[in-house]
Amino acid sequence: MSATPSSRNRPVAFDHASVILAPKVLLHDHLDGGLRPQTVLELARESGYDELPADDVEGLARWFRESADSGSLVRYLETFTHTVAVMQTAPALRRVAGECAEDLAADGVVYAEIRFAPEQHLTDGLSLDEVVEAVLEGFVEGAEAAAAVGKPIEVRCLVTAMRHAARSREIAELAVRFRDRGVVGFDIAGAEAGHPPSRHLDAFEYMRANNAPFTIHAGEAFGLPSIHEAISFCGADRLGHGVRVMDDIELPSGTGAADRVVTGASLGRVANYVRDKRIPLEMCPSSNVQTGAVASIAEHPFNVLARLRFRVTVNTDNRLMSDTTMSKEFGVLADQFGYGWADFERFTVNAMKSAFIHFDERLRLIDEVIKPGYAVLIG
Ligand SMILES: O=c1[nH]cnc2c1ncn2[C@@H]1O[C@H](CO)[C@@H](O)[C@H]1O
Ligand SMILES: [Zn+2]
Repeated sequence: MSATPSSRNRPVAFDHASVILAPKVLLHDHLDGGLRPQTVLELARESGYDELPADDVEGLARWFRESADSGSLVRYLETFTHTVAVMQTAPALRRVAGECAEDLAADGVVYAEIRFAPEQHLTDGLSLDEVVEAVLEGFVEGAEAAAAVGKPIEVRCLVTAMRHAARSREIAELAVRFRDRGVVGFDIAGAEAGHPPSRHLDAFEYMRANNAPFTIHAGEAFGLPSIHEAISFCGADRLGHGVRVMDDIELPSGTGAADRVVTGASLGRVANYVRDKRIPLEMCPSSNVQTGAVASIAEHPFNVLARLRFRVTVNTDNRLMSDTTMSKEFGVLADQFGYGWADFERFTVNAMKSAFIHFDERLRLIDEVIKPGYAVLIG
């Protein structure tokens, strides 16, 4: 039976058992933050990397989760040394990318943009182009395997430049060079404090001159000035995390992080600009707690921003470090803020509208995959 407008407006409770069936869209997920622990062990063995902190699957999974739980972005990022170390050959990159696509598809992700920093994968002699080619091949193989078991997924790539390094212009050129082969955008990541996005202006200018979109990790470990630079000086199309946009919003006393209605909020210029321009916020609840960007899920600004009608999206960031999936992130938000399927449909449509593929492709996924998928759940 199709939903009438009134029944559709009624919140339909979230159901942990069905969440895998819900079509999900993932805009912020790091390739080198999403390896299977087993794969890390096998690739380390194959390549002779002997510095892993554990030699069994469970111990290694625990190590990543616990080490990432540091409350500091800088220490969180140290854990990537081990994943990057085992991703230095074309077969290793292809395998990791293939498994990434398969794992996301199995979790009900229908569209994903996966990012990684090609400049970190050159130590065994690959060129930037070879690195990207291997990853794109892996995505194609993984998506084919997923489709063969009835779990179709579209996977695209974002190439990231490390903000402490000086290769961003080169990486932006790489993004544009591969734009018709699966790379749909550019990003900068890494330690935020002390590395303002405006240091990479020439890379962003190059992207804009080529009509090519980009996102910037901003407002995670550093506050409002980082967000202001990212959107106003650099022209970011989306914000990675962006949680600290809350620093520019005043709420009436007594407003709680889980309130269903938020009234009387006063927005500063940056917050207004982000909302007016519908700049998407790629929020990653579990990761944000681990890096100390927010104190707890209960205090995460996701809900307040959603109620204030910012364009919020739900993301995983690093599935290995956070021991998470899109389904788990949905579950965490549902438990904390009482969301139902109609809310998750809205967040998913938000994400699909914000993807870096072309408008007609976004629309097709919204109309043919996302809406029909949620209609089944909403009933
Ligand atoms: O949440 C984050 N904030 C900033 N940088 C990150 C985050 N997660 C991962 N990376 C960084 O991005 C690189 C490329 O994927 C990773 O190696 C890691 O250093
Ligand atoms: Zn990230």
